[in-house]
Parts: sequence; structure tokens; C-alpha cells
Amino acid sequence: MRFRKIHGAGNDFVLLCDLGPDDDKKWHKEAERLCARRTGVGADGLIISRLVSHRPAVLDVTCFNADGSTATMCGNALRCAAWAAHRDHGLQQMCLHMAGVEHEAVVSGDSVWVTAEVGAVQPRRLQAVINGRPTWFDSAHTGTEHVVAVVDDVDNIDAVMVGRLIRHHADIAPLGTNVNFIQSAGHQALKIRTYERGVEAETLSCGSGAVAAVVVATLRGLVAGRTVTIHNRAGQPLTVRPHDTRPTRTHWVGGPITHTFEGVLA
Ligand SMILES: N[C@H](CCC[C@H](N)C(=O)O)C(=O)O
Repeated sequence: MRFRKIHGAGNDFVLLCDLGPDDDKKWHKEAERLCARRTGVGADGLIISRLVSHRPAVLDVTCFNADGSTATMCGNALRCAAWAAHRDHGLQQMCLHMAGVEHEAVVSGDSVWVTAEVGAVQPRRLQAVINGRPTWFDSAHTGTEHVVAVVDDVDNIDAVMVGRLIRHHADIAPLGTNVNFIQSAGHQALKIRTYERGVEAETLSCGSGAVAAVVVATLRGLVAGRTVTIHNRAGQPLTVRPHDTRPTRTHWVGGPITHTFEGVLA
């Protein structure tokens, strides 16, 4: 079986396209095997993308985290799937279904944009002591669970240690959460680091995390609700902007996609 290795601003995936209507359940174990950094292909997640219809352009996209769990939303996985549908089928705009939610996607020059739906926001959801300072985490649901803390210097955080602590916090068990640390980075810009549940590691970028960061940063007055640049660990910024017709509910997240290589699974 052919696969693509692809990343969305550093968030990397094994991508399988057009497999036909298979049972997704068997892919949990396969995701764990393929994503293993030493013994597999190595990735943050496995994407399975199926073209449902050409006109209108509709894709069904499933994303598994590296530990085999299902991601209910993955902005970068959706962006990778849209990129591949553009390459394979010439689609420029499409509708993507992931975990029962509809997302729009637009391929525009070097950027691929997808929509994320913003759900419940809860200020001061959790607290942790970071570098000796009590720090609040606000939660923002952007299709999956995210908490966001505003800190002075994201580079000075042990993102894996603190991320893991928060991810397993008793107050949010058993679901857990993705954990984001942000700081202001000038006019309409943020710097971010993200610890991802299901990968159980820091990832280089996270689409739904970038949207959660903008929601929380807007709430905290760090940015205004317009276009925001999110500087990540990959050095390949994502851009978040409100949707034109439903700006409070939906955000676009866009950025580069890199197709690294193709291969054949043994
Ligand atoms: N990296 C992803 C989010 C994955 C979410 C996953 N870690 C989970 O909570 O199941 C993104 O670009 O939106």
C-alpha cells in the first residue's frame, strides 16, 4: 500500500488516500505501528482520507494520534488531506468531514486553509506552578480539548514536563487535554508551544491549538479578533483569522504543507 509522508507546518503524518469504505477500527493499532519513530515510518499521526464525491467536493478524513487514539479534530491533518485532494483530484475548495463535523478547506497558492469550530471557552480552568509562578490555564474547545496558558517566555518552559502534568490533571480526567503555552510576539502575533495528547510529546505545530490560542489571547486582550500570526517550534507560522460570515463561531487556520516523501508499506 502506498503512503505519503507529509507535514503541516512541522506537524507530521502518514497519509493514506482513497482506500475505499473500510472499517476504521483496525487502523488504531496500525497508527501506533506506523507512527513509531524508530520502528515505523515515524509521525505524530495517521490520516486516512477518502474522496466521497467530486462535485460537490467532499472528503471523509479520519486522524489517529501516534498512540492509536482518534483525534476528533486535527487542523493540520485536514490541511494535509486538502493538499493531497488538490494534488490528486485538482480540487481547490472542498468540504471535509472529520468525526461528524464539517470543515471547509481552500488551497490558495502555497497555503492550505481549513475551518475550525470554536466551542466552549472556560477561563481559569486549571492552575499549575510554572517556574515557581502560579499560572492559570484557560480552556477552549476547538473540535478537541485545549488549554492555554499565557506566559512571559515560552522558550523558558519545560513544555513536556508541565504539559504532561496538566494533560493528566485530576480535574480533567479521564479525557485529558492538549496543552498550549503562548506569549505575545508583537502586533497581532503570538509565539506558541504545544504538548499534544495522543502524541504525548511536544509537536512542532498544532492547528486546533493555534485557534485555541487566538481565542484565549483575544479574551486576555493580547490580540484583537482579526488575523493573527502564530509562531511555532517549526519556524513555519500558521495564520488564524475569523470566518467572514460566522466570525465568533468559526476560524480559518492556514499555512504551508510539505510533502516529504512517498513509500510503500511492507
Ligand atoms: N495537531 C492537531 C490536533 C490533534 C489533537 C490530538 N492531539 C487530540 O487531542 O486528539 C491539529 O493540528 O489540530
